[in-house]
Amino acid sequence: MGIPMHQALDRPPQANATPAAQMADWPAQAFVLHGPNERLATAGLAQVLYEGSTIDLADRSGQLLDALRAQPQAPALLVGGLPFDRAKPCHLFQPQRRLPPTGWRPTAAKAEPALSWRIEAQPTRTRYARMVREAAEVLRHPDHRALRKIVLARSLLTQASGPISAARLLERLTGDQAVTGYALPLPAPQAGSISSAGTAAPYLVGATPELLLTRRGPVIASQPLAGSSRRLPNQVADAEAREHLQQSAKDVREHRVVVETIADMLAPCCRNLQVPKVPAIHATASMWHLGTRIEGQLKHPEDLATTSSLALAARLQPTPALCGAPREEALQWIRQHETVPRGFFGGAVGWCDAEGDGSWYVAIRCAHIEGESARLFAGAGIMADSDPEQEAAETRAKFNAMIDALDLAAALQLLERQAPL
Ligand SMILES: C=C(O[C@H]1C=CC=C(C(=O)O)[C@@H]1O)C(=O)O
Repeated sequence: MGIPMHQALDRPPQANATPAAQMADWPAQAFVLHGPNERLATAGLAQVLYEGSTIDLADRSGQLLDALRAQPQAPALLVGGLPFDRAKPCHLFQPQRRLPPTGWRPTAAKAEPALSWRIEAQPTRTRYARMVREAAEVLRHPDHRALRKIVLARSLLTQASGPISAARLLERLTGDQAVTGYALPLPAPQAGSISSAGTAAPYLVGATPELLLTRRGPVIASQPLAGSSRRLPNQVADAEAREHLQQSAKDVREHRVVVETIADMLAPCCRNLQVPKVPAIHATASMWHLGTRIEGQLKHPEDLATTSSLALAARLQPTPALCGAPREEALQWIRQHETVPRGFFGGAVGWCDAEGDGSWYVAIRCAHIEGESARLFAGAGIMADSDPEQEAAETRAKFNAMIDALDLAAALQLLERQAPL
């Protein structure tokens, strides 16, 4: 049940706030979704609604939506994130107020000082490629026939010479019209600590091309992506990369596993579920992806306990685009082999209102920002015939949007003269 928060969390910057964050003009506990189909911005925290696991979330979702009415002065809206690992705590809360859709944008005209960076790959690219090789061997092994796909992630830990502004980062990321920018305030690291505007509150900030689930009335949709190729500056080479992706048997199989799993999970609660047989191409500024839009109508939209956008997202999350298939076996492998906990990377970020409508996006192409550090994450779907070097290169390309938004390219160029990251 919700824990009431009596403190005024949405207060103006404190005297000891860091100058860069003050310039950013970022309201406390700002939650933002900003994309071609989604414009939502909220500030403050009226009540924490749920910090249990995703495993129990679908069963609790009806109660959580009821709890929204207990705070009538706040918008009847649940916002927040589900972590990658279903056993880890979610962070779902009712905000204090809605902001105008672009009310989160930094207003200060003052240029921020350029930051200098220390960057470390965790794990290293070589170690990541070794993990991919091991995973592909397991997927080929006759004893593991049930395991069809494992998604493996890696991270870049970056340390800046000054505070990183979540608002400015989000503003730069939303320059790409094909993605949905998001900012998720994360629970403060120490129990009971309250983050106010201007302090180094932890955030997950990113720009995702992937829709986990949206629901408006009885109509639902999901748009999984899987199968990727880097965009290239030369037009002809770029068109070839796109063509090559569409023809790639490995990528089409990797994609199909995701689409089939989502369709199987949605089918029991839907009528007229439309599942295209052939994936379309989805383009972002830095990547080509295979994508499929799945659409349907809920059989019982009035049954909020099972068919709210929150309940449906809780069942779907994480799909084989982020975890693998079957989910439990792949999750087990990831827990045993990945060296950096994913936190909310590979989870979902979104909202649900008291009527069950809402949208949940896959939390990829993001960084966990805290003070002067940012941890960037990227993953790739591993199949039995995956090439470890290609998967490492694919994850490197998936970092590019965030690298550009943080202005890391120059620092990376120096590092990559010694060895590719
Ligand atoms: C895991 C990520 O991407 C997923 C989404 C699109 C394509 C993917 C792929 O081709 O492997 C991944 O499944 C990521 O961006 O970190």
